[in-house]
Amino acid sequence: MSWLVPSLPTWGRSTPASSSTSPIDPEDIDTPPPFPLLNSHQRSSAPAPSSTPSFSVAPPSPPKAQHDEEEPSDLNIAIVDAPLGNMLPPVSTIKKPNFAIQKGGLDTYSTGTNGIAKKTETGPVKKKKGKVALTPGHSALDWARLTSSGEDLRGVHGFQRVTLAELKEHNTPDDAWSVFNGMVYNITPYLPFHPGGEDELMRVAGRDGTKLFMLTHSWVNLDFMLKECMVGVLVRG
Ligand code: HEM
Repeated sequence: MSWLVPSLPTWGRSTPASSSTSPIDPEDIDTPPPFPLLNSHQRSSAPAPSSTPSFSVAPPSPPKAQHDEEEPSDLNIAIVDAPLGNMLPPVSTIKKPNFAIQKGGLDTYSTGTNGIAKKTETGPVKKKKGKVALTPGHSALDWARLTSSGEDLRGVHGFQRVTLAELKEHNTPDDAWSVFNGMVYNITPYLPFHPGGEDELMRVAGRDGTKLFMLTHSWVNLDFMLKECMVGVLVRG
């Protein structure tokens, strides 16, 4: 098959003969770095070069047009007749993720007198409130068991139409209602089960907690977790 490359062209890049200290011309910012780098493992492990080092890579696949006349093949493999020891592994183009941990704090910006935002200071990292230790018998599994037990967790009979004024009255741990996505829930039974703690959950007692909930953990399936605690719907009035 003629499109297979019969032999591999070898091209070399030699470091300038005059480069006794650095091969990079400081005057030319486009001068690429020497390859392999002067202190690379490749250089140190290779036998002492008798002449200018040369590097070979597989040439690009031939243009598509040529393939049309040739024998079709499922495999897009070019057999290269080149000494294996001279082949370099392909250079990865995948960008490495940056897992750097932010140290110091959050940058803050202010608007200068010219109206342009400028970085002014590095403040302390805001400590994220985390999970709390739940008392025994209040795990997520225990909550799942309780909600499927048939026990009344609503505290009301029937589906209620709740006004804002009425909602505000239910703001104590023993009688806490909150609104999420327009629906009113009795959150009292869930308080000791909440992984973020009772205090955090009580912040939304007697009011609409949708925003705080979404800002904290939008991935939590509230509809499912609290379906047995649903009191009704929030109405104007
Ligand atoms: C009734 C509505 C809520 C339900 C059903 C609920 C449920 C949950 C669940 C399941 C977790 C564990 C999340 C995880 O492990 O990924 C959690 C964690 C947490 N929740 Fe809630 N939550 C509610 C409302 C709130 C509210 C209003 C706040 C107020 C800020 C809050 C604050 C937190 C915090 C701080 C955590 C710990 C986050 C962490 O570090 O993992 N939650 N909540």
